[in-house]
Amino acid sequence: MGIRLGDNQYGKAEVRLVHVARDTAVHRIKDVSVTSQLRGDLEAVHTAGDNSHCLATDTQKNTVYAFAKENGGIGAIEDFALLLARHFVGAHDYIHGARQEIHEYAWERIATSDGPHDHSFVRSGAETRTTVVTKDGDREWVVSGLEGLTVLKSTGSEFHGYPKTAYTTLPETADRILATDVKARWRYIGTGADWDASYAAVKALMLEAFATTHSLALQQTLYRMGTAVLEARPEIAEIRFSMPNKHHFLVDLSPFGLDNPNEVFFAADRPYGKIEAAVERDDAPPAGRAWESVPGFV
Ligand SMILES: O=c1[nH]c(=O)c2[nH]c(=O)[nH]c2[nH]1
Repeated sequence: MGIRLGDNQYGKAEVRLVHVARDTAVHRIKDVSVTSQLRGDLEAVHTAGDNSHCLATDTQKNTVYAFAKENGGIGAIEDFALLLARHFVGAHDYIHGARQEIHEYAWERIATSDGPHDHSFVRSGAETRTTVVTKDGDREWVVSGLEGLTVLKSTGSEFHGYPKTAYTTLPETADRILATDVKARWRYIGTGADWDASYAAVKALMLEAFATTHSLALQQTLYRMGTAVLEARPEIAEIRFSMPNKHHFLVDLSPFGLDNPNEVFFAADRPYGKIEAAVERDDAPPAGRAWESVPGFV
């Protein structure tokens, strides 16, 4: 019987890094979590404990911090991830590929009675911005995204016409609450997009489509959101979503002699519907290794 080493990668996960740009009295902060992983000529470390090619995960972590200084900050997370990936693959001939994942947490300046404060911030309850840069030799892919973008519409959502089986109890509705936490990842064509502008546009397009689609199913809303992004953003090849259907059940107030015309709901946290789909441009370049190690998406 032969046994061999399969695919492998290793690195430091969730390197927490806050960068303060303090070149003026009005500070700017960037708060990220970086997961660095490397691939390459790493057979011997697994089979024989030979560490001669094993760029320590501690070294990878230190590189993240040092690059934040040497680079004068982080910039767009896509650029920082590309910088790290190119460094690791370019500087070590035994490292052939890299996967750099970054999550960014948003902060806003605290609004004081004297205006926005110079160096005090409040974590904005908004979504987390993400990127995964994969480098395999000379080939590079960027998959960016967001998660935790919680949205709700209090009407403009129906659900009916589904199969009725022996186990169906769900009443049809022409007016329900539609709520979800949008989790999305989109694959870029190339590595030269205006990342910040693209991110802002994608988020705005998704929110606009969620708000303005009269929904007959969360699946339909999801598809509209994806279509809106691909129609407006030529730099994006495809977008994938994983969205919970956060059910809001009408409370029966009749025991109290009260009617309830869609005013009082029980917000259930589980179970929830789990709606996932990819929306793709049919002439998109092949995905290659872009989606490897991006779990949680179909
Ligand atoms: O938008 C919905 N899609 C479904 O697939 C589904 N299933 C269900 O019970 N409620 C809903 N709502």
